[in-house]
Amino acid sequence: MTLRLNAPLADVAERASAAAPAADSRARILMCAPDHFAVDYVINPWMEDQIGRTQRTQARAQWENLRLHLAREAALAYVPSAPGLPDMVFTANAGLVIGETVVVTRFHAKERRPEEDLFRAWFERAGFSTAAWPDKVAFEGAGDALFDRARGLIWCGHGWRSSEEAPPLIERIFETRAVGLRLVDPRFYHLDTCLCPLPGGWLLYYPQAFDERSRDVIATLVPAEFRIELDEREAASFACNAIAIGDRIFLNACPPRLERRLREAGLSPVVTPLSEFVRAGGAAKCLTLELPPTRADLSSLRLK
Ligand SMILES: NC(=O)NCCC[C@H](N)C(=O)O
Repeated sequence: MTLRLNAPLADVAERASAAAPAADSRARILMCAPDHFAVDYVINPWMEDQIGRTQRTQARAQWENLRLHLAREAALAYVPSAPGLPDMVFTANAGLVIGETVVVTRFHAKERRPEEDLFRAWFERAGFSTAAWPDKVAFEGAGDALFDRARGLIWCGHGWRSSEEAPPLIERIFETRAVGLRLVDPRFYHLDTCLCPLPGGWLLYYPQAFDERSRDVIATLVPAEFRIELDEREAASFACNAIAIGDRIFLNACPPRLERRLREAGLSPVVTPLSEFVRAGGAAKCLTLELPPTRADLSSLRLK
C-alpha cells in the first residue's frame, strides 16, 4: 500500500487499520466531513439567529481536531457529504446500528429528509442489513437512542424529534430492552444532548431535560452513586454530548465539577472545542456514529 506524501498522522493510522485483520477490535466510528456544513435553516433553538454565521475554516479545523483525536482511539469511516445538506455532518442522526443491523433514520425535520437515502446507501454498501421501519414514525437514530452496555439496554428519547412509538419498535428489532424517556426542554431536543451512558455503569445526564416520570425511571434503573447530574449551565455547554472510548471521554467542554466526577469514575476527559457546530445544535457525539467493532470491510469505505 502506498501512502500519500504529507498524509496526516490520522490518515496513516487509518490506513494501517485498513490493512489490519478482521480481528481489529477497536471502536469504529462513522463521520462526515463538514464540506457543506452551515446553518441554513432553523430546526432547533440553537440555530436561531445563526443563519449564515458559521465560519467554514474554523468549522473544518474543529472537526479535524476531533477527527485526529478519535483516530488515535478508533478506526474511522466516512460517508461523503452532499451539497445542500448542511446537517449531514451530524452522523449520529444517520441511524441506529447494533450488531449487523441498522435502523436508518426517519427524520422528523423535513429539511433533513434528503439525508436518509444517502445514509441508507452507505449502510447498504457497508453490508449492514436495514430493518424495516414505518414511514410515519419519526426516529432520529443515535441522536435519540443510546446503547448502555453496562445495563444491556437502549435509552430512547422522544418528544421533539423521535416519536413515542419508536422505543417499542427499537426493542423488537434489536431484541433489547428499550427505555423511553420524554424530553421536555426544546434546547435538549435529542437524547444525546442531555444523557450519556458511560463505561463502568455511570450515567451522565441533565435531569431537567426530562419529565418527572422519566427522571423516576432513570433513578430506578441507575443507583444514585452512578448518576452524574449536570446543572443547566453545564448541560448547555454540550458536556453530555460526549463520546467515551476506553477510559477517554471526548467532549466540547468539561466544567470543573464534571471533570472531578469523571476522573473519580476513572475517565480522562479530552476537550475538543466545537463552537461552530454548537451554532447548529450539535457537538462531539452528534458528529459521530458508533459502528460495531469487528467489520474490517468498513475501513475501505473512505471519503477520499
Ligand atoms: N443531537 C444530534 O444528535 N445531532 C445534532 C443535529 C443538529 C441539527 N442541526 C438538527 O437540528 O437536526
